[in-house]
Amino acid sequence: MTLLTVRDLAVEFRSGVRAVDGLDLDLDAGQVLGVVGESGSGKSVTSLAVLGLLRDARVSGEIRFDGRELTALDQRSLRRLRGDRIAMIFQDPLSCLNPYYSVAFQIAEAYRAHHRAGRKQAQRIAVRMLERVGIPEPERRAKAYPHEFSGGMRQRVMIAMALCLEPDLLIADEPTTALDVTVQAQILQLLRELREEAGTAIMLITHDMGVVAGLADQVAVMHQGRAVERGPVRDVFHRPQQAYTRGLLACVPRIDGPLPDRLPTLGAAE
Ligand SMILES: Nc1ncnc2c1ncn2[C@@H]1O[C@H](COP(=O)(O)OP(=O)(O)OP(=O)(O)O)[C@@H](O)[C@H]1O
Repeated sequence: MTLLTVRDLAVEFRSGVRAVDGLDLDLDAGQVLGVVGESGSGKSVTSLAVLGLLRDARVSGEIRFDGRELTALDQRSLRRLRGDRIAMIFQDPLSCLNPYYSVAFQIAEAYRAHHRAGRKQAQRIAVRMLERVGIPEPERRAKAYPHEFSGGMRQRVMIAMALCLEPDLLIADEPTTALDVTVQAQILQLLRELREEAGTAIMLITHDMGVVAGLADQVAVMHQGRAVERGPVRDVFHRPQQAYTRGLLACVPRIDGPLPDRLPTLGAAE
């Protein structure tokens, strides 16, 4: 079942920059769509457009989520949707967490926003969630503030909040970019579990082809604001149809291949 359909999406900022230009995307319920592309290709702007979080921009085209046209919704309905059915995690979790409240309090409030629960019960669940996402000594750590956590631990807190919501869609924008490789692998495993346990579909924005290969079912390759190639990860990675995709893949050094003298220069899409 299709959960998210994007058709002919265009985003133009007041400055005149056309960051997204005729983008089509599809994401089925419970699936993971990797959105890849070089810096500035419009990945983050796309995610903000889906979330209805763009300011100073003209958005046109269709963004259909579970049969509802999001571009037609008012801010209040969008906010409700973001809380209830669409969650998001970003590269820098610190910007999403409130510095004045303990991490457990913030998880508990996320839980209470979607379930009938008293403060104490939600607090207990928050501690369980911290344990679930692999925070050591969760009882003690629950009282800590976001700045007392490492980057990887903060990202786990964001995932714990997403687990509380059991959203239909999680938009994850470079969720592992700032983390070292072992922590990256743990966060990817948690995303896998979120998808398996809650049936959450994930739109995974990254420039890391390895992350896409490890987690995504489908991939969309973005270039200059549109998807130049889309399809199952296996097909796109093994038999890329576009020279641009081939160039992007050729930039990934392979552990089993010879080291290139120099990385290829990415040209224009066909
Ligand atoms: N608020 C804004 N006002 C004007 N232009 C913007 C704004 N936000 C983004 N842009 C421009 O839109 C284009 C796409 O940006 P976007 O952040 O989506 O790229 P990206 O693919 O996510 O890149 P990266 O991987 O570096 O995050 C860029 O040219 C960027 O400068």
